[in-house]
Amino acid sequence: MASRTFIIKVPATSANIGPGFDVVGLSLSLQLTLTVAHPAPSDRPYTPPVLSYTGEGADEVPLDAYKNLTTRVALYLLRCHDIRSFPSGLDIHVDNEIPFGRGLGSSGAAVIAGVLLGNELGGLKLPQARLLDFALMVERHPDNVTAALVGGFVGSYLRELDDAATEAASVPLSEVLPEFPPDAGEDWGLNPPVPPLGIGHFVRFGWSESIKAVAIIPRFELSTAKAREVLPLLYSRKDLVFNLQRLAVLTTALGQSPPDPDLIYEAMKDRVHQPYRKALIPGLPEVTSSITPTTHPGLLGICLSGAGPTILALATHGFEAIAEDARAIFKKTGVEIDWKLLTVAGGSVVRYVL
Ligand SMILES: Nc1ncnc2c1ncn2[C@@H]1O[C@H](COP(=O)(O)OP(=O)(O)O)[C@@H](O)[C@H]1O
Ligand SMILES: N[C@@H](CCOP(=O)(O)O)C(=O)O
Repeated sequence: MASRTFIIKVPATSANIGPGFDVVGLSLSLQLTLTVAHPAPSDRPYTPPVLSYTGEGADEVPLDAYKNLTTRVALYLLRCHDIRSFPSGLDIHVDNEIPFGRGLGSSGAAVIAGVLLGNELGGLKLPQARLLDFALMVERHPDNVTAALVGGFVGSYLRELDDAATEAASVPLSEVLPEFPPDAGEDWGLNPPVPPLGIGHFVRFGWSESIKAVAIIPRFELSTAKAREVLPLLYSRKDLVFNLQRLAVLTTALGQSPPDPDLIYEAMKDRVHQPYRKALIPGLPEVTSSITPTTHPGLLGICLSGAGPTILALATHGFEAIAEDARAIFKKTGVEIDWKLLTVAGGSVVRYVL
């Protein structure tokens, strides 16, 4: 086999879009890019992967392939296919535009990049549905990873698994993704848990070309795990019906041309996650309630992006006024923001350059 160089590109995502908690995701035009040089096999001694990293998160991301999320996921895929280590002499450069811990799917993108990396390194040729199964063993909510893999505005659900498959899918993450290489001659311990078949299923909704996304990004990180801890385990029927009614309307309304601001603004309201997360994001209720289609022509709807703290405003025009007024509201609570005008992106791609 000759040496090869390939590029993996994975988009950022915004999950939930208001009422679709753990269900809907939207791929956005910020990219995680891996450039992978895979040398031809040789008789030289084994060398572990060399990782380099530029862009968002460069000062905090581990460059050890056994600690980095993307390469650990790739190794998980390889091990599930009886390939026990990375190929020798691998060189991986990562360039990342997706800020960490802001609700723009950085971890989902890293997981999808890992799944695609493992698939290429092992020559596994797994179909998209199987790649999604592996991603769902690591990131347990399907909204980000599905949108990052397939692209667009997507809704997904997890199949109800039988008892054996539930057990296989409930293995602790530390077991799926062990951090350290075994000592020479030692095994990893248990075989890695192979995902049950067909865990995740999705459908792509229509998306009106005129709709753009203003990402209002506070300058602080909020881990998704922390923002999930504040959510209740049980909800009232009233709140559940409130969200279901809006989600059913929203998934079609965002595909209509021209989009209807009155319909969409109300349809992007939520009672399942945002009310509980406001304590973690000073300014959230003020921004979502005071920026409306009446005060800001062009605005369609506004919500928390994923687990936050980013706020996502969907709009056809008037982007700067929306972002600058959100900036002023956040500033009163002592929070500085950056903002970006984003479009809806395609899904992940793998391209060979040599
Ligand atoms: N490109 C990447 N490579 C390695 N790890 C990453 C990458 N992107 C994100 N991560 C990991 O995921 C964490 C953020 O995940 P999370 O709390 O779910 O927030 P987000 O909303 O950005 O997905 C980071 O702190 C980092 O540990
Ligand atoms: N549905 C999840 C989505 C988390 O998205 P992220 O981009 O913040 O990781 C949630 O709301 O917890």
